[in-house]
Amino acid sequence: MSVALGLHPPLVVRTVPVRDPGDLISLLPGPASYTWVHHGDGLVAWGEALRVTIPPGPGRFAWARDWLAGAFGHADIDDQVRRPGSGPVAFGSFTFDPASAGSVLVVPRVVVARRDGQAWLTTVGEENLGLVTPAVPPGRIRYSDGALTAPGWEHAVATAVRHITSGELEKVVLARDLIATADTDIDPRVPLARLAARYPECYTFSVGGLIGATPELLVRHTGRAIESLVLAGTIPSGADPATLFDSPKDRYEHTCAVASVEAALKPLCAELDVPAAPELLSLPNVQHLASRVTGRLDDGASVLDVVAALHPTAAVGGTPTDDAVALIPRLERMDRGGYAGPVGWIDAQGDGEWGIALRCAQLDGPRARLFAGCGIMGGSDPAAELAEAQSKFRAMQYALEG
Ligand SMILES: C=C(O[C@H]1C=CC=C(C(=O)O)[C@@H]1O)C(=O)O
Repeated sequence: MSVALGLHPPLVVRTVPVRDPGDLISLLPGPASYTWVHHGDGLVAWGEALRVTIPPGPGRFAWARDWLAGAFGHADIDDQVRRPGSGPVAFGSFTFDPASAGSVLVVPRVVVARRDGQAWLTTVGEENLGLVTPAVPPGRIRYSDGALTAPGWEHAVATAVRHITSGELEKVVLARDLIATADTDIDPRVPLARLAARYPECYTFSVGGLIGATPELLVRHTGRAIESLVLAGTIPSGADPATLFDSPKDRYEHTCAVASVEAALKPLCAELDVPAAPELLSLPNVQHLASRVTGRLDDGASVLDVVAALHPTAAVGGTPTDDAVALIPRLERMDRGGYAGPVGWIDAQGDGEWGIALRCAQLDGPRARLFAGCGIMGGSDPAAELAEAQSKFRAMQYALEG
């Protein structure tokens, strides 16, 4: 596969320690930005030293890894911090469906990062902090249906339940989209700041106009240590958590998701720890069953290799995976784009953090396409799944409306 590296002069990268920069998202000078923030720490970035559109297809993660190896391998790097996320980094977003266009990697010109009390600044090429423009809230928002109306989506859920009860598959995750329209172009910095403040335990992200706050960590890769937070099984906020832990439907839905992660990671890991039972993750809009899976890689696989092995987990695809991903577009009647795809960052050592792009929207001028989905099992009630999807939409609706 051609990687057109010779076309770019080598990147000149410099990372230096800096004093605590305060709130990371408020540093973004303009709407075109890259963000990965969790509990206030993480990386924010702007400018584009390199950008590549990743060709669709089954080999897209390997293609991206090879492209990065070329770009970072030829770089002239002065990294005075030497931590995961220092030196050159690329932000990326991959579409859910390998056949869909729209996967992208960007090496920003400026990155400001903080982790565990240490902050740093990375610049690529000439240091040019750019013009600072104030972030303006989007004002009044109107909503309209995406691919399916609410009753149309309930019908799709009922059809999925029939496929499951007839024994074709065990679980399928169905999503719907909702179109939000503002009077003016939506500046992502406003919804990002709201998401990071209200959902600190989620990963607030923005890459190429895809923004959101996902609670689901696909993988964190630090040296050989990896970690994944698997979520599946949901009740509204305020409901008694016992109803979630005692629900056979939610417990089995969660078991499917954990099993898919375990099966994907086992061949890569010398050690893998999968909790025997889930815990509760409580967010302002929903509560989830959550399992933190940890492991140690047995060779030098990069975070993108691990992402490639994991995607799509049964938290966003289903069980068995192939049957579920074949059924999803037939019932959803939409292209998911970057929703439910991997989103995150990678550095020159192959370390990085990638989430599953949930509770998110794709921005396009004054328009935002919001997505929310639910794991459908044999015992799913279409009205209850619709209510769950509405609760999940609330994160982005709050981000847009305030
Ligand atoms: C597919 C989504 O959520 C997944 C992650 C957590 C819980 C889920 C559930 O209970 O259905 C979903 O598997 C979404 O938010 O769009």
